[in-house]
Parts: sequence; structure tokens; C-alpha cells
Amino acid sequence: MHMKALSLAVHPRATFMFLSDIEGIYVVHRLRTQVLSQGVGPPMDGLDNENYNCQMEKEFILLRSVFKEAYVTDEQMACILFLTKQWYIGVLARIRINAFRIELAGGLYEDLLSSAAASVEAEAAVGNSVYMLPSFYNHDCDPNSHIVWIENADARVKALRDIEADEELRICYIDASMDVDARQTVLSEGFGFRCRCLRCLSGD
Ligand SMILES: C[S@@+](CC[C@H](N)C(=O)[O-])C[C@H]1O[C@@H](n2cnc3c(N)ncnc32)[C@H](O)[C@@H]1O
Repeated sequence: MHMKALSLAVHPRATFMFLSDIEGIYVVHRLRTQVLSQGVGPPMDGLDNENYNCQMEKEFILLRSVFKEAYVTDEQMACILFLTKQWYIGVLARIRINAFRIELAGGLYEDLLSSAAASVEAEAAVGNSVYMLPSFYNHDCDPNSHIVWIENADARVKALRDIEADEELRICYIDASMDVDARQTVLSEGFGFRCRCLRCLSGD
């Protein structure tokens, strides 16, 4: 199954997005049972929450100033009233918690070698992306499916074993080779929830 990205950051550290897409994501995420409140996004790239929020505030001020410098009229500004600091930080927090780190699978032997080397150097990601369907998949420490990227940001879901017709598709958000305590710590601190998958419940 192929799935198109709703919002794509071209570089893992970039927050480059299309407002119309972001609005779409906002609507989608308001329907969710668990929504991050503004400004409580987990640490990113070693930043603590305070620095992370401070960075988002700076980006928001920059974004507003871009609108002002572009001589956006009052009438046009009225159309983007949703663009408050609270809205901006809330959207970034949602993207942060739901985005996939895209690693393209190389086709040629040479590509495989270079992507293996890039993985070791943690440079394999070509970007982060949010999707309509995959971003709704729940996590499992013993997943039955996996998301892959072959040549671009179109996500494909791949079965890892035979799946029953009414079985929920579940992917793994983290490195499943860790022990149960380490997995719970990573999921709690990085994703904000306590895992209740069968593997964790059995203490494996
Ligand atoms: C990307 S969303 C998945 C879709 C979400 N269940 C929904 O209804 O919108 C991730 C959230 O789902 C919940 N979740 C996913 N996998 C879970 C698991 N194994 N155990 C407990 N909660 C889980 C957590 O609340 C987590 O923050």
C-alpha cells in the first residue's frame, strides 16, 4: 500500500512546512484520543523541553515577522487568525510525536553500502514526514508490519508475518531489541505513553 506524505520536512532539523497541509493535520489530530497539549513536546536531538519550547517560540516570532515583512494586508491577516503561538507550538508538538524519520532503501549494491555507512553515522534520514494513515498506527514491541521508503517519501506498509483479516496493523516506533524497561523508558520519555502491547505486558 502506498501512502503520500501530508507534510514533509526536507531535513530532520528543518521546520519547513506548508500551512494548508498543517491545517489538515491539525483537523486530523483534533480527532485523536491522545493529543499533546501545547509546549510539552518531548526533547528533540538532545534539547531539553525548556530549550525546545524556547526554540519554537523564536520560530513563531520569525514566522509572524515574515508575514509582516511580506506586507500581508489586514484582510489577509484575518484569514490566518489561527496562527497564534499556541496553535504553532501545538502543531509542531503533534508533528514531532507523529512524524516518521524517512530512510530511503537503496536499490543498487553500491547504494546499500553507502546507506549502511550512513546508518552507522546516523545520517541515513533524508527527512521527516507525517501521513494520514501510518501516523495512526499504534506501536507494538513485536510488530506485524513495518513502514518502508523505496525511492521517495511515499510510505509503503510491509507485512512482517501473516496477518489475520481482522488483526490490527501495528508498527514498532523504537528499537525493539532493547529489554522491557529500556523500551518503556524510551516510549514514555520520547513518545509520552506507557506501552501496553502483549510483549510488554508479559514482561519480555
Ligand atoms: C501515533 S498515535 C497512534 C494512534 C492513536 N491510537 C490514535 O487513536 O490516534 C500514538 C499514540 O497511540 C497510543 N499508543 C500507541 N501504541 C500504544 C501501545 N502499544 N500502548 C499504549 N498506547 C499506545 C499512545 O497514546 C500514543 O501516544
